[in-house]
Amino acid sequence: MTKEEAREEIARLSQELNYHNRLYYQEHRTEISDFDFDTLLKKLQELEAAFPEFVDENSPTLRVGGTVTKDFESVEHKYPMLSLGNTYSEQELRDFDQRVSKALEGAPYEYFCEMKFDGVALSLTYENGRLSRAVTRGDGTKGDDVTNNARTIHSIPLRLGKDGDYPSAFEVRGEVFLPRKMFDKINAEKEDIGEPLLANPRNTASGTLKQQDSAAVAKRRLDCYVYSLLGVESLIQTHEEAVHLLEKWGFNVSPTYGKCATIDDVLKYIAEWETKRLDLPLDTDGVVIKVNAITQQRLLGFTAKSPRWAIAYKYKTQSAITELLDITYQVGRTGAVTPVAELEPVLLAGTTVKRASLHNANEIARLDLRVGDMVFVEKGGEIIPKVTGVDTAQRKPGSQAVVYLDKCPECGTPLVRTEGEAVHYCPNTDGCPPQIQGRIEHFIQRNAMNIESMGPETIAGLLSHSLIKDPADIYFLTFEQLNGLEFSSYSEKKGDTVTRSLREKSARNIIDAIEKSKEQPFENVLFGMGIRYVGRTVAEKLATHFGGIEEISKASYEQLLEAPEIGERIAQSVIDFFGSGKNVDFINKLSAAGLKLKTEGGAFVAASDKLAGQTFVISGVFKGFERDDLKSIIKQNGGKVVSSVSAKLNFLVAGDNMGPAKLEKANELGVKIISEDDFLKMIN
Ligand SMILES: NC(=O)c1ccc[n+]([C@@H]2O[C@H](COP(=O)([O-])OP(=O)(O)OC[C@H]3O[C@@H](n4cnc5c(N)ncnc54)[C@H](O)[C@@H]3O)[C@@H](O)[C@H]2O)c1
Ligand SMILES: [Zn+2]
Repeated sequence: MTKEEAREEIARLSQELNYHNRLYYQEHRTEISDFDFDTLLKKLQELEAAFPEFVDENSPTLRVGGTVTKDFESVEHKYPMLSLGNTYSEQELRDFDQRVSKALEGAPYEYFCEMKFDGVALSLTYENGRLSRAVTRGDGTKGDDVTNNARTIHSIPLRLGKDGDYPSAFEVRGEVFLPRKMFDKINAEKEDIGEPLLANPRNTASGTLKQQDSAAVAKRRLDCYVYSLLGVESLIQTHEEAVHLLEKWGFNVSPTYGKCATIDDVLKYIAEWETKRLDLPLDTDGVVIKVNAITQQRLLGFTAKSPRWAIAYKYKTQSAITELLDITYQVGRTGAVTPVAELEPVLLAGTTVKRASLHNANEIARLDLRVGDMVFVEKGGEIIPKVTGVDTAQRKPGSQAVVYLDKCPECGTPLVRTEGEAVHYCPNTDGCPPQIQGRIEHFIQRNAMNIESMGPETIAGLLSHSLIKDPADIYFLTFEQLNGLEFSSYSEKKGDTVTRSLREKSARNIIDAIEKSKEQPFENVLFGMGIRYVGRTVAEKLATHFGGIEEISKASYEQLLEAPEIGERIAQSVIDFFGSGKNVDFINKLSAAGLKLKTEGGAFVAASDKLAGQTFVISGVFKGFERDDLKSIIKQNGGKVVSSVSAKLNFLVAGDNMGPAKLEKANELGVKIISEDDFLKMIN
């Protein structure tokens, strides 16, 4: 490589890495895998080592990737928050051990290993046993003050035991993460209402921690594992002792750590956790190996970007390369079209992969996929494998870019794509078979009418015999119609679809389950109707607030917005739903079938008029109530809840960690600020 080529390549790599850093740290999303990112970074490092004259002081090899934002107060770190050197290979780990050994000049040393938690780093300062500040890593020197958000994380102690033996000031560092269970729950709800899914728990955690509204942060139920203690030099000699002190003081430490006498022991720890880590409640992407003795850590010191006494060993995501045979398209309940990669079957992480999701047209364009390409397939924490790239070196001559489908593969209707949305839709809601089938499956699911004894094949059978047209028709089925019903299903054994018929016992079970489902409460029925954006939680809120289908269908846009958690998009969707004559017929059928279309408590009425004519803004987190409960109480007593502080506002009910902007504005305008207790006095 000539000097000029090296200079250009260094500039190009730096630019590319900076682009991905910006996406990762500011926009909380990724376009390439961590492995690809790390490979690019390594390439740049090697080039810079060979051509040191072209190293820029702002090179991504020398700087911690993040930045501070304008959205929070920026705070200088007392001790810089650095990155970690990383490797994917055993040899490089042994090289690291050699460097440590050499620098310590033959003195004995040991390692302390921890899992590398895949979340966001957070620094917590404690003063006199109280959490005084929580700051993100930012650019390593300065970070964002996110104390209010950190306070909503239950496992971060706000106050330590009264007579602890802790010093008056110290700093704790840890990783904020979204437990996988919570992540799956959020996505299940998004899927229910046809919203785009979140990509992964890490990006969700980092996006959540940077939200302005700490009540919204509280809802996400972030968690935190701590792994570092600073400013307590006199109390500890090893990192291990620091970890035990943190446990003793009541911090949340993951019990996955281990002390290792030699690098071979480290490799054993790494091998042991490669599969065990999959059972942990959060995503981990490797192991952090730290020299245990603090004096030796000091001897080893730091580079501009990371400590020399620690290294991260990262597990490779399982990936495989295979041929893209075709792209097919699936139509979901909401009409959303999802492209699917049909692959030459390939073994990946112990299972045979034949298909992978491609998300939408933008994703296909971004990957520049062509049928016949050799593609990389990866399986991360997610169950569904992903296509992550194309091996362009193996591209066949004359291959053509994919032309995205323009007609529904199921019903032939031209697809539509709303401005600004990535997904194509089939607008033929009432005539498109997978949409009808999807709506019925949604209607009978456990969280709705709970008639799960009726499987997808039976539904398809009923549809093909024209015995039902929409979910309400289920209630007019007879035993005779079901008994012996012919339907086709896929047989693993035969490798083909076979025609079967429904047995008497199954038919009886289905009829019984249909009858029993009439007992399901109103919120289940409402959720089952499949109104766009009305997921399980929203259905509950609407049901409690309005009391019945009658009230919801008559509610104006403004009245809908008054219900807790109902935003403009949901309100409009509800209005659209009830504005359609077909949906009115559908509801009449449900009513004729005897389903519950009212809550047990009946419609909502004000319990008193003690707050009549008064307006309230509520902000922060409350001891005695969820915010929605508080809103309901205000309304039940004749008051009105509004969202922004203005001069006309009567009261601001202030909880813990309320937004400073609201408080300032209320003070400026002379609005009366009351506590939770003051509020209770007003209604009691
Ligand atoms: N895919 C992309 O586009 C993209 C872009 C930028 C960065 N990245 C990824 O992020 C990495 C760089 O991020 P980084 O600079 O934050 O380094 P890093 O994430 O590799 O390592 C440092 C971080 O590890 C975390 N950590 C987790 N468990 C720990 C433990 N037990 N002890 C100490 N620290 C622990 C801390 O938050 C610390 O800040 C890259 O290697 C890359 O994989 C990916
Ligand atoms: Zn269609």
